[in-house]
Amino acid sequence: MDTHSTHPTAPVRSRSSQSPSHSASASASASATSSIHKRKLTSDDHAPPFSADITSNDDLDSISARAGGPGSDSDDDSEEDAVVDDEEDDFDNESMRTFTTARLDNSATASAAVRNTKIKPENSTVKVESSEIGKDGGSSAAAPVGTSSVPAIVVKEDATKIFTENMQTSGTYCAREESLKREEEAGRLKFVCLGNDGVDQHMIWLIGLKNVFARQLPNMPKEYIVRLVMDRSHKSVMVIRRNQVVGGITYRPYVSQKFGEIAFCAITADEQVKGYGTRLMNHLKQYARDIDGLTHFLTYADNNAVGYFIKQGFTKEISLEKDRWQGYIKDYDGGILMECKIDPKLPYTDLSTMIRRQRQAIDEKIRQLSNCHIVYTGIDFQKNEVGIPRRIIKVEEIPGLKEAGWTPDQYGHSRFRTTSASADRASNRKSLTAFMRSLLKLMHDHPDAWPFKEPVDARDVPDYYDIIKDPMDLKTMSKRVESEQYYITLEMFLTDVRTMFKNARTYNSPDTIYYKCATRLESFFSGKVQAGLQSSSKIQQ
Ligand SMILES: CC(=O)SCCNC(=O)CCNC(=O)[C@H](O)C(C)(C)COP(=O)(O)OP(=O)(O)OC[C@H]1O[C@@H](n2cnc3c(N)ncnc32)[C@H](O)[C@@H]1OP(=O)(O)O
Repeated sequence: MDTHSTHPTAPVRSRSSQSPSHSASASASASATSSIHKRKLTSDDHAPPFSADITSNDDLDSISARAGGPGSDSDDDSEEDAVVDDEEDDFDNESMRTFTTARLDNSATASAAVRNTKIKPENSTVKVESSEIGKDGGSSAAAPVGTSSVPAIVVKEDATKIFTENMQTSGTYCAREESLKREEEAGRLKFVCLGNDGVDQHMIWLIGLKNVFARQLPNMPKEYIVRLVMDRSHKSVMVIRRNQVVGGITYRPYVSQKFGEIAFCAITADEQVKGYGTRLMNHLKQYARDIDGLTHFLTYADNNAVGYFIKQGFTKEISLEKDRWQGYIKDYDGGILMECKIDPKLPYTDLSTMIRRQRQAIDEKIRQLSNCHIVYTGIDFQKNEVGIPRRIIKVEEIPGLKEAGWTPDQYGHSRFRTTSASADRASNRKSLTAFMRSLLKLMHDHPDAWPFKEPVDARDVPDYYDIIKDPMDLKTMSKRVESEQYYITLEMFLTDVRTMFKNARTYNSPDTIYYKCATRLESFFSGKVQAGLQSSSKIQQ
């Protein structure tokens, strides 16, 4: 039947159609708040009755208990033991009544003793249980995901040893995945995949997940969320931390069609963008491939979550043949149909190891082909008080330069060059020095030069060097010019001049004499530089 009729007003991702043939077993034939199709408990099939309104957005703590309510404390076959109808997989409100505080305790044993309810240990391994699920619902599994019984490509740890130690550190993706994997291994985090199997702890988690969905998907009718999360054709992969549900994905495996439909996906607000969503999706893919035998996922992604799905390998192009999925999945208004192929081999829950090893292999290959990984000792580049190197180093003496393929004829990066190819470096340097010397003299003789002739004395201006971190003055520049070693390009000299004027305008306000001198002298200097460059046929900038 068309279950859309129960939620005609859902504004976004509302269900607008569903295949009657494939939904019949899965869908509740009435809303979660209705009460039909009850049956008596059998010894193996005890769905806990609840007293809470599970369609509300309350936390688990607020789920009220109806201690002593009908059926709550006995496992007799009375009519009050309302549970789920096996044949129709119906889920109804009655089946969720009298969820006692005993169940909310973590006291599984006590709860089991009181209710004779089937309790599974939290850390049970992945185990496909006998199907309680509809014909396409796959197996009813209540399973921590990624445990040993899930087949996966296991990469031997020894393999890392073939690689050298100087490896690139992980990218963000790997770092997040690895950190969450460590949390899992330490038992602080777990990923489980389960459905409505009547196990107390599982029901608590499913309700926790329902609450996350209800908050994170506000446009989705709460009744609809409840119905699908609790529907026995659906499964949910959840992240659990300190026994609290951090988030999860509810999906329906269409086993015969080998694809799954993701109905809901959300992470609780304060844990988003920390990698949980990615790890969750990786667990889901591994589980769906290895346990359900699926090859694809389809989902109607909310517009604002499309980016997340793209990062998880989903595309808007649907390659899955239409006859495999059309009529099976639900249409949602305001969502974009997206598909993800599940790789048959990828170790989804250990992608970070795979990526790290691929990186190492590439790094290893680069080392074989180049020597760029060799780190040479640094050069002694001590300078005196005006910044002139104490020891002149020839370019060709720089360690590693020749080894990297440098040759002396590549020494042509200076912006101060002679036009004549035959002019040697010494004469070029001489011309440059003469030009800079003449510019300095012109500035020095200018009436506005007086504030710039000497370095600023910190005794006169105590806070000057707190504000000006790169001081400059005409005397320092003169020493640099006369060393004939410092300014190897005209640009270096011009940079120092610009710094000197910029400092004056940074420290002093525009109405001060210093600021005005800087502006006038700079204007004068610029004119002289232009004139000098134009008159010199040998000098190019
Ligand atoms: C079928 C549906 O249910 S559609 C509705 C999807 N759910 C929602 O929109 C509910 C609100 N959002 C959420 O619950 C979460 O943000 C989720 C489930 C979408 C993502 O879970 P997170 O734990 O935040 O994802 P995770 O931290 O692994 O992020 C993975 C990457 O996706 C990006 N990302 C996460 N959410 C979004 C988003 N809404 N849009 C675009 N990019 C996103 C992250 O920035 C990150 O990128 P990076 O790897 O480049 O750093």
